[in-house]
Amino acid sequence: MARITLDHLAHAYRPDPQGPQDYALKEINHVWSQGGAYALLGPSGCGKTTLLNIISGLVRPTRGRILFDDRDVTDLPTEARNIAQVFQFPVVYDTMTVRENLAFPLKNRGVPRERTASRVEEIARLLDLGRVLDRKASNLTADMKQKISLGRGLVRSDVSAILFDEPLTVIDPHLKWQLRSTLKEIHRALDITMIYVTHDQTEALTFADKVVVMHDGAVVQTGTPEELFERPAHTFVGHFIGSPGMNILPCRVDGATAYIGDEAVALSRAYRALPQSQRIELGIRPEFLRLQHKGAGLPVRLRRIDDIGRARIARVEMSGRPLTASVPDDITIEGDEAALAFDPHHVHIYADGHLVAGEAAGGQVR
Ligand SMILES: Nc1ncnc2c1ncn2[C@@H]1O[C@H](COP(=O)(O)OP(=O)(O)OP(=O)(O)O)[C@@H](O)[C@H]1O
Repeated sequence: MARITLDHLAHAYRPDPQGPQDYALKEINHVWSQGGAYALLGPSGCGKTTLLNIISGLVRPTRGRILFDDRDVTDLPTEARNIAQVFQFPVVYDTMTVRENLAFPLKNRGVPRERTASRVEEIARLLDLGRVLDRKASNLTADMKQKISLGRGLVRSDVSAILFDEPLTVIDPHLKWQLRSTLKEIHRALDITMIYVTHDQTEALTFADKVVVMHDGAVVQTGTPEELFERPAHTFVGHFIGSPGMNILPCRVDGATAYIGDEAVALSRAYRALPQSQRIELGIRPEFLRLQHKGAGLPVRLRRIDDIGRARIARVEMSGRPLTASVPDDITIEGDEAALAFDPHHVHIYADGHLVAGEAAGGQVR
């Protein structure tokens, strides 16, 4: 078990990188605490696998160091790093029984037979594999095989960390839901640092205590699921997380008022001296933007209302720009003329994509 430190880490696949655009992974400084449940979340091509491969030792970083506790492991091969990995597709020995598959990583390291047996039972119980322990792996479904792979990753108690690379890809959607919660429980029971790579926000937000969001080779925010929802540090996080994502609108800001065209939106914080040269935008999640009758807010054209189960979401248009807003239970709109009410405490201001802190009413910077 270990704390993992990424110290000025960067990686370029090209031999002679000139600028940031040549780096698949731009400089990262980050500490993964011992025993933490982390998700590494981002769209395809943002650098997740590159970072995972650097942690596991499959890729040597162009710059920077990686430390397990205080030990510099940058030049150590995978075998010497004491890491367990679970990949997208099952890695099981078909000719062995499930019990033998689970025991394999322990047998390989000379763990005494009795300890191996009890650990295999424990992991099988956590993953609900008890019924099939003595069956040959070859006869099992892809779901079951991936559960065995998860079990093989989890069975060693001495690992520095367990890395999961999109481990639920082959899993049936219903079981996926179940396994996400199971993995969370397993993390609590085993107290091992776990890093879970995914492009799926639901997987990341269910599994992790802390989510590291990557975009275009850089970490754009690290935070709890609540922090990512309440206070996205970057417009990318606002848009990528949430369903639907955050509304982002170009605006002009004067003190504690934002102007979208000629329409004023009150803000809970004041913003002074925003750089003229930067792109200034207002961000608000649909949950904090309420559909109202015409005249009770910023004028919009109502296109349609979708019922998404837990809420009703209005699709509206403001000056030709599509937005989403929540529909209060007690409101019915006739025709297509409507308005939007902004919750000032959940309106954020961004300069070139980055959150600007602003000043609270008393002059205190938040
Ligand atoms: N071996 C390689 N050689 C050259 N470029 C690579 C190599 N591996 C990845 N890249 C590039 O590095 C960037 C990051 O890729 P990476 O696989 O780390 O992203 P990812 O977020 O894991 O995406 P995915 O989910 O699709 O695997 C991409 O532009 C990719 O094309």
